[in-house]
Amino acid sequence: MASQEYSKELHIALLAVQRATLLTKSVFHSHAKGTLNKSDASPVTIGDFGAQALIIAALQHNFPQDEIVAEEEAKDLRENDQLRETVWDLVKGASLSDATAENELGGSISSPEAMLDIIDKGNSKGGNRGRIWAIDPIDGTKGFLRGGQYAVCLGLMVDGDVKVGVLGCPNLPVSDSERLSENIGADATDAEGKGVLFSAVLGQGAQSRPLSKDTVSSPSSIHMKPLANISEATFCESVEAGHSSQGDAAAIAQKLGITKPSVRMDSQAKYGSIARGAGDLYLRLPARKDYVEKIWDHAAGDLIVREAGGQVTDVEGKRLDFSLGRTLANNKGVIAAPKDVHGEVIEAVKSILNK
Ligand SMILES: Nc1ncnc2c1ncn2[C@@H]1O[C@H](COP(=O)(O)O)[C@@H](O)[C@H]1OP(=O)(O)O
Ligand SMILES: [Mg+2]
Ligand SMILES: [Mg+2]
Ligand SMILES: [Mg+2]
Repeated sequence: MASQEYSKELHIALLAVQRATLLTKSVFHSHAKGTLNKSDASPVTIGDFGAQALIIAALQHNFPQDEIVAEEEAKDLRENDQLRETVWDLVKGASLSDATAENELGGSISSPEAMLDIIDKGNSKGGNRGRIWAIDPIDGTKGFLRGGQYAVCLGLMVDGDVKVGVLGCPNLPVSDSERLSENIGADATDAEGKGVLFSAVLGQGAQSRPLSKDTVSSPSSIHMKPLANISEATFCESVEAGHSSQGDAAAIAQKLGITKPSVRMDSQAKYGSIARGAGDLYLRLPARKDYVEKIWDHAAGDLIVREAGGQVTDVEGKRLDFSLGRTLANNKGVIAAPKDVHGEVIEAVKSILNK
């Protein structure tokens, strides 16, 4: 049998995300996270820089022609010798325990200077032509710092359309059958039995597998949970009130007859959770009129939910458009739901937001 389309891209993406996620876990457990505030006042840590370096190095080794859009840049590391050395110590020590897998990723980065150049290779403008990877090395950095959920995110777009998506979620349960509890966002740990990789290839379905330390584990297919009645839904939203309007979410839930409290969780772990049927809806309602969402915050999650039987749009019901550059310039907010109830959710969203 001929290998399936994008099978090499998926394999490398899974390995690369796995290796980077292991690096972030070591920072998650350390007291010194090397946190800086960026110009938009959002935090970045040594874990973000290190994970971005490892993922880009793996992509460059395997797909040297491809472009890369990644969240972070090396400027702060070029200006701060101590911070650079700390990140370099993390990166040079990061490897998968399986030698073949490590080889497939191209092995270690050669020097601190090479590491900085690799981090800055994520500066593509994006767009609607050719192969472009989108990387969020730590999505939900605030959750990461709080000891909550976060995700290592990688997507491949071809001509502006997402074809492959991988999310590494070290603090989510391995089992797809565990329903969400209210405190999953706030009380997350990556103790034994935690850590999952979600993935999807366009037209080939969505999968989960345990996060491993060597090569990739075998997958299970994941699906959104059938909902007999929308009023029984569990919905997920951000922990951060500044990222998503929680008042609007409550009003929409009430309109839909939903009585269960929302589950608040940081990062694209929300997309992975509803894709595996651990929750049902994801509501991200614009909290600030001027905020424009970034493609790396949604590319992998959007595909994983759609391949698991869901529909993902903005608050007006438009598909997310990844072809416009580094941002989702043409979309406001995100509404993800099982296909057959998505229309009903959008009607409720419009009726509340247009008030
Ligand atoms: N003002 C904002 N509105 C919406 N999202 C934001 C804002 N500032 C940062 N983000 C990004 O939102 C995502 C996390 O949101 P949430 O956990 O609420 O879903 C992250 O990607 C975060 O970036 P980062 O990758 O730096 O953590
Ligand atoms: Mg950030
Ligand atoms: Mg992010
Ligand atoms: Mg990030």
